[in-house]
Amino acid sequence: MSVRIGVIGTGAIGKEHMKRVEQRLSGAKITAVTDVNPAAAEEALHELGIKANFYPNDQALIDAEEVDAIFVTSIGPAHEATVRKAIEAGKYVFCEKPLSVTAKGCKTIMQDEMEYGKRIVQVGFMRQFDKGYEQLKQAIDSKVIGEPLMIKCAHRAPEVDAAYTTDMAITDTLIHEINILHWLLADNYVSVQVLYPRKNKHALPHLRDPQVILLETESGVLIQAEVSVNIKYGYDIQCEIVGEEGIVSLPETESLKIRHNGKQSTDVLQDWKVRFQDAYDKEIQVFINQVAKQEALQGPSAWEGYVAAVTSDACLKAQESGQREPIELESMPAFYSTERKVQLL
Ligand SMILES: NC(=O)c1ccc[n+]([C@@H]2O[C@H](COP(=O)([O-])OP(=O)(O)OC[C@H]3O[C@@H](n4cnc5c(N)ncnc54)[C@H](O)[C@@H]3O)[C@@H](O)[C@H]2O)c1
Ligand SMILES: O[C@H]1[C@H](O)[C@@H](O)[C@H](O)[C@@H](O)[C@H]1O
Repeated sequence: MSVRIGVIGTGAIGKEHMKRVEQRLSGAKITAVTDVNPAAAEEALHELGIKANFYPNDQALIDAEEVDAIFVTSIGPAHEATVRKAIEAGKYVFCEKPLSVTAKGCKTIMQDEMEYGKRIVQVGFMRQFDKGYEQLKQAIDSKVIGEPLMIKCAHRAPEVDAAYTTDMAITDTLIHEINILHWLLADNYVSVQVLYPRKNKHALPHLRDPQVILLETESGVLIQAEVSVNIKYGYDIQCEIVGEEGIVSLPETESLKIRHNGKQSTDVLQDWKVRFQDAYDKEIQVFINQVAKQEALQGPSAWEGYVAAVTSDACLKAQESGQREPIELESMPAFYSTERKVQLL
């Protein structure tokens, strides 16, 4: 069976996911789209050469007979209501991060999904499908460096648009580190502090950039995460884990090494779409495969969406207070406790 997908929100990542389903992945096709801006949907279909029906709103698309599964790729604040409608209709849903902009919203979604009785929600934490992070996970789990003690990581982008605000450094950007480090360590966060180094002159007046986020986990691992979104040289994701007996680092992205004019150089990527293309492909292919078999999903869960939301709430508080803020998670419902596989494909 070819999984028939309806896309809600046809902006930057909506279009990327439509393209990968139609041009690179197997087992699915895009049959329906909606967007609060119908022109965006029309443009996406035209640009990608896809024939799909336009629906006036999320509910109409979710209810359509020709839709087996939903992609929620609208803006963050719209996710919660749409995901709940999809669960209500019993349709599988892949939701981009954030699952909800509040921890309370994530809890409501978990409640709905547990009442439904099967995991049908997957959250777009694609780094769990990135080869480099999979290798880091295997290294940590094998204890080759002993127990992890400290992590230093960076999330850098060359520029952001004027709509990007100080809080988005957490909710839009750091959210990926929050999820992936929790997944790597399998260790809950207990506190966070946010520091602001000297401001980058390229940052607009309303934006505090860069930011340094200090997270601590239950077992005492200390994490120093840098978010820099005006750093000009490129889109660069770094992660170094210091253990008791060694260090393991996220591999650099593949690039030709050139020696020329007395210099040696490699390229730095400029764009998240390129940096994580394989990971996005994999997360969506995993989703499609499991929907086709009508299985309980195994990709990043609503629980992980909740953990990220609780943590980002505390980070936002720490941005304001300058103090170390506690992070308090509720215990994980047994429904979400099935062991995750590193390799899902
Ligand atoms: N996983 C990742 O790496 C990654 C990358 C980019 C974006 N995202 C996430 O994906 C989401 C979309 O981001 P984007 O960059 O594509 O944004 P965007 O602004 O380019 O696109 C969002 C689209 O959703 C539409 N929209 C807004 N409200 C809607 C609603 N209620 N119903 C239907 N459509 C609606 C807008 O008109 C727009 O076309 C965000 O939550 C973002 O955080 C994730
Ligand atoms: O900081 C950006 C991230 O690196 C991307 O992966 C996207 O999530 C995007 O929405 C963020 O603004």
